[in-house]
Amino acid sequence: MRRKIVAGNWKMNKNREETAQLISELKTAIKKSDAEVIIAPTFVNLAESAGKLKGSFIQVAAQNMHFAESGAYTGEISADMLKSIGVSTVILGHSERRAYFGEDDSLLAKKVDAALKAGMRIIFCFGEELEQRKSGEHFKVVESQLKNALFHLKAASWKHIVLAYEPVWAIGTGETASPEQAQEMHAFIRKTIARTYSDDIAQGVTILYGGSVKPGNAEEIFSKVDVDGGLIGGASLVAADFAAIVAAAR
Ligand SMILES: O=C[C@H](O)COP(=O)(O)O
Repeated sequence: MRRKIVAGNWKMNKNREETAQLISELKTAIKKSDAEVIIAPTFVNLAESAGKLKGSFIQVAAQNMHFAESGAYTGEISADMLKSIGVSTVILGHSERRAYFGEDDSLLAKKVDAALKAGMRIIFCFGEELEQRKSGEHFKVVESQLKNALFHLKAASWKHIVLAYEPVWAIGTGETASPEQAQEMHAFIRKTIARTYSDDIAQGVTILYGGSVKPGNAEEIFSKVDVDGGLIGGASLVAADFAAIVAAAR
């Protein structure tokens, strides 16, 4: 049985004070959870957030990292730096990183390898754009994103991978994939992994849905058999909304 995960990706939101405020609200609003709960504040607030959440069941993740161990990469952050502040989960491949920072599958494969080498867990994001769905290419696109960034991995590495299917057309748009569309794609992802690896690995991997998940639609989306929780953007910035989404993940 896969345990659900609800992860809040704060993106480039909340300064230091606001971060502290939201964390304190979350601690009050989420007293218990069947699901694993993760938040991903910005880099500058990660260490302090991890400190504030010490002893809490709410965990902290990074939104990105570089593939190199160290060196002349101005403005970048390594896996070792994250681990040194107690952060051992990283989001990779978010569509905003792909679209605005030119991250492609081959760069992401390097980041995946670096994170695994450092012993980190990865929340790996992927998903098709609107035009690709309209033209019926969405399954092909998703399969190639997985193949290019992840299918070189050894079977044993998959226990460190969480997948997050995020159709780009549903991110921050208010337009959600229907629960049926999410289920259909998640089942396809599992089938693709089973074909490439094994049924065991396919059944074991946690697959989150992301894209305009809100308190009002979370329960129905999470009730689908292959949907194991969500990666939440906008609604993770409001404690009451995030708490309601966490409560919907059973
Ligand atoms: O990482 C989260 C996703 O981009 C979803 O964002 P959203 O919930 O604001 O649509």
